[in-house]
Amino acid sequence: MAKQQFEAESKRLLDLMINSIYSKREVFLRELISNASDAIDKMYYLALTDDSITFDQSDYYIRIDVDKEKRQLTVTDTGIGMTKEELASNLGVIAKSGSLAFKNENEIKDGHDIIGQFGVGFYAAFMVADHVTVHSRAHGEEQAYQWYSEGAEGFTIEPCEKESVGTTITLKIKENADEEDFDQFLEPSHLQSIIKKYSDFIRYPIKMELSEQKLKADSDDEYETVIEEKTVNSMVPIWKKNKSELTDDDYIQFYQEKHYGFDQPLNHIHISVDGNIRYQAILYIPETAPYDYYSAEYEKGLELYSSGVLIMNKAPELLPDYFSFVKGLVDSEDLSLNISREMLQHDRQLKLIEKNLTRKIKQELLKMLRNDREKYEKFFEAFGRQLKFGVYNDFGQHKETLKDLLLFYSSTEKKLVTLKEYVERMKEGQDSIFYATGETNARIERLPQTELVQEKGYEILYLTDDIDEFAIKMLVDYDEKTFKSVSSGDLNLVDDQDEESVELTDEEQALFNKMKEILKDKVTDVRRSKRLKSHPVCLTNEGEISIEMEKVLSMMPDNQGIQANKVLEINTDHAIFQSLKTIEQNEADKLEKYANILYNQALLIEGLPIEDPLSFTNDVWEVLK
Ligand SMILES: Nc1ncnc2c1ncn2[C@@H]1O[C@H](COP(=O)(O)OP(=O)(O)OP(=O)(O)O)[C@@H](O)[C@H]1O
Repeated sequence: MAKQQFEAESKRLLDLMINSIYSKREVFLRELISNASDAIDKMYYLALTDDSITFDQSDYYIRIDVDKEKRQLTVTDTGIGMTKEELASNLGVIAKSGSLAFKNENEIKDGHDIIGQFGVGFYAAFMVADHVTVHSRAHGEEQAYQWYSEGAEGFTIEPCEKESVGTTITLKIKENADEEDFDQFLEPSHLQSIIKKYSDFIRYPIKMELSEQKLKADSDDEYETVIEEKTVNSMVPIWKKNKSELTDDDYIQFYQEKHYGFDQPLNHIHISVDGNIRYQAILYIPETAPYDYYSAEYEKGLELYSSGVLIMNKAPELLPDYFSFVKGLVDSEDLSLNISREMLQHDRQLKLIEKNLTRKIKQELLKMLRNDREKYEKFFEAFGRQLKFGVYNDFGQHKETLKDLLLFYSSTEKKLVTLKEYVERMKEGQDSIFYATGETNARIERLPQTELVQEKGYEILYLTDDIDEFAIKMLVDYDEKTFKSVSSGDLNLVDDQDEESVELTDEEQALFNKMKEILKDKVTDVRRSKRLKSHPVCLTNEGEISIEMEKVLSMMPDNQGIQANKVLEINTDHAIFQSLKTIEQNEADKLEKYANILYNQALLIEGLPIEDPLSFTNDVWEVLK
């Protein structure tokens, strides 16, 4: 029997392929199973147009057999089979895909989509096998043929016996070498896990003999090893099913089977799109953030399937960063895969899908916010921070998408509220959304700066997260109402005017000037407060950087010593102010101490560190004497 030669290019290509296309050897099984599935699909298509063929689902299956002794792994299918010529051309010419040709000839449109298109998958077998034998009998033929190859050296074809139509591919698995473990491909349980991973949603049963420990008949505690033939794949992907066929429990079970998280998902979204690019998706909004969620280690992404075959475990392009908490999968028949099926050739398709998914996720979150506030708050507790980062990141590009998903604690409602709710409740003439920053709600509640705004009955949003004020500044306004910190220089409250009419005396102004001189490196101004009611002093700021932002920035590794322009405000109705005036008149040398003490107290109220604690305490003792 004469050996036929691979063409020179093919030889090189085979070498290249075997060694470099795939990043994991285990995908060889995915490729062989996909071919088997394609072969059965072809029978299905023939049956559509040929009345002499009946397509009875139960006759069509894929079988995996292992013979450890002989180091043989066999993949059998009851599909269309190959003629002698097809064996030579489909398996002899690399990059020739009989499946692609079939697809084109038959203009295949419906769900039974043929997987093969590049004409290389089969050769992945040589990543794990020393030689491969194919026995195939084509539909409508009596004679079967055997194709045999050891890889790059070429192949032989000769007639053989085969009872039924279909193909059996036998791999002689390589011996273990160096650090390469090939024995794993003779281990049924390992093969089962590979099938589950890549080929779980192949439409035809993949059967295997698996051993299991079972209780012996008539015994409570004695076990025996039983070998049974099992179908190892789930076959019908849940996402291809009709939503009306599925219950919430089905979705939860799938979430758990897929190990998307250890929690129960808060919500699921099942999408089926039949537009320019066709795809199905199941997305989940988890209940709790994974332990590494807010760290650099966390990898976002959705599983990506192409016609039911897993292509990527985590395709990051499918989710924007601000929705990186979403879990789930996308399956599309319309992806341009690269030859290894590990990457995509165009990300335009992914971009389209991402845009659509983002819209759906936002809709779902808004729906949850409207209809199940408690659930939404749970969600926001876990992932609200990410949404706020989303508002701030990318120079505020996504703020319009995200602004209605934000929640902040309200001083008047004593619960989390949306910006829309705040604006709807605003008092007549109120033109700003007030907010105050601090570590906790309780601390903010006691901040001197909030006194006046609270007293006048305005609602204040409490910002307790590092990112909050950055996000608020990025938003600038909501519904044309600007955000205003209760610590900002000009609060512009409706009835401020009355208080402004009381002028400072020249002496009082001179006192403030002196204090400003004493504190010149620390504050940009010392002035009378319009907002303090019961407290003697507080710090406010002028300009874009607030005191809270200064605190956050100072903790960053590359902080550049950015500081807020601080203003020391003094309550001129407070007894302390009277003491200051007396001191200035009678003991002018002590004014420096008093100014410093008041400044340091204002720092403490803000939760800022005192620059020189020792001299502060000395000053206090001095005054207490
Ligand atoms: N089990 C099989 N039954 C029938 N035909 C097969 C079988 N396996 C392979 N073939 C034929 O051999 C061709 C080449 O297979 P190969 O796996 O190399 O490429 P493919 O499946 O067409 O494309 P891809 O590289 O995208 O998987 C197939 O297109 C198909 O015509």
